[in-house]
Amino acid sequence: MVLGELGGRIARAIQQMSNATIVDENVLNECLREITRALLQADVRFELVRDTQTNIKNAVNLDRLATGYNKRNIIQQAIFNELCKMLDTEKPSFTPKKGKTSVVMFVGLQGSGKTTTCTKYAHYYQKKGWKPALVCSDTFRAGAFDQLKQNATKAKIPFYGSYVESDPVQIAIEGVARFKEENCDLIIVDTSGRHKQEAALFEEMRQVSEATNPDLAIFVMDGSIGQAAYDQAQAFKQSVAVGAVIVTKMDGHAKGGGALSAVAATKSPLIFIGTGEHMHEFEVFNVKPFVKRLLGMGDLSDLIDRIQDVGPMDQQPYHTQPEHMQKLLEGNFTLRIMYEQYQSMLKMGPMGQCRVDAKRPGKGKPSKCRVDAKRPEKGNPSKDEMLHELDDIDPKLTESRTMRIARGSGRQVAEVIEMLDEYKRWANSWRSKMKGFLKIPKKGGMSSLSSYMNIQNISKVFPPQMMKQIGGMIGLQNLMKQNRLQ
Ligand SMILES: Nc1nc2c(ncn2[C@@H]2O[C@H](COP(=O)(O)OP(=O)(O)OP(=O)(O)O)[C@@H](O)[C@H]2O)c(=O)[nH]1
Repeated sequence: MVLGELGGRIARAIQQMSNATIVDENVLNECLREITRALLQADVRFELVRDTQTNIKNAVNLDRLATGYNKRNIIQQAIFNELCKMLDTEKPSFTPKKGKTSVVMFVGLQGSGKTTTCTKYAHYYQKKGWKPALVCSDTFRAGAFDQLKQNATKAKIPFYGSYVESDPVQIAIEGVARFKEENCDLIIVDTSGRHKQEAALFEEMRQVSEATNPDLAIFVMDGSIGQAAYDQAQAFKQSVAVGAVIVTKMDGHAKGGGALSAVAATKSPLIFIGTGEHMHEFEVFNVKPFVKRLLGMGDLSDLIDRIQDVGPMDQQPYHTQPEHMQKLLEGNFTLRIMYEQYQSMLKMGPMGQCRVDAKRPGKGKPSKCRVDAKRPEKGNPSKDEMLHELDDIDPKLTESRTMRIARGSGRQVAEVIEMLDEYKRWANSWRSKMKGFLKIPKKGGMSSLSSYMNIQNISKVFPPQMMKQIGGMIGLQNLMKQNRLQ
């Protein structure tokens, strides 16, 4: 059973319980039975399911609830808490520190996605301004080094490996030493895949671990292996000090239960999930937002968290902060958001510059590309000069203020005026796109068809990457509901 299906079944069970006229022991038991069935079919270990069921019953205790208590909410909350508890080890994983060398070793079954995930992990930190490096100590699988080399080259990440050395321990030692010398702050060691019966390979993995003394060993598991994950995870845990788990292939027919079981077996936190074969298909895992999404309860804080994963904290786009995101969704476009769009355009390189320029309102011609992309450096006053106006929904500059900004930023007055005209075009275009999408629902709410069309249209306005972070159409719908915009 895929994860979405598991979430859907649990959500339906909760809904049915909520629809009952009176919530009594029978209704609660039926709800719990359905949740149990869904979890077992998703391949969650029986013991885990049994404990969950008992804990929910203990937490609710209908007999002791005085009248006046909202039993539905209490049950819902108890179910939510228990699902979170399943995935939450309450033990934070080791977090590497930027600028200080950390060694992270990846272990896991054959084909679980270690090599792919190593590069995704390196790329994730590289985007945040780290200096990661990859070491291929997988001498077992022919082609493993070539695969890592290819991925690393594509992501412009330094790598180390050997076609001639057959001792993985030796390669790991040399690679780690080399990258320590080069002051890399995140050295990632990929190891060969192994199965719990392969004692020799387990011994080899232990030796690599002993020789490199990693700060963190990450167990990578394929989300589709279901219950088998429990035994495998335990076998790995017994040989090396697994400190975190990454579950891959959550995009496919992943049995959600595997993820839950692996977390329970290693008692190590799940830190990322792989959601596809490509580099960017990799998400930070946070328990509460994940369970909320699973149950169709996405919220704005989840969205913000997920967008914030994209870049370094100190370079976080302002518009991803709750109040600004809210403004954006309501059709208000500020100067600060425009400023950030330009900044990210510059960071994206020529491709991105052209892409964003093509979206500029009223300026579709590609020939304008170069000039416009350079605008923040050449034409626009610096951000600091305009602090007061940056977050105004409709900034109006007096003549003297315009002159002061021009003087302070070393620009021509005409450039400041041109920038404001540019801003107005952006703002008008955004407003007209969002207008009509966000109609206040009439009494009784919108029809489901018009509501669907609305979400469809809004989804077109958001860049695909942002839509993905929101959790697609369903995520957007939940977000709008949560913020009473639908
Ligand atoms: N759909 C999907 N495929 C993935 C994901 N992660 C990895 N893969 C694919 O899974 C396959 C195996 O991935 P590898 O990275 O080679 O696995 P490995 O664990 O290094 O393999 P061994 O070295 O043989 O143990 C490849 O085809 C990857 O593209 C994911 O999150 N989603």
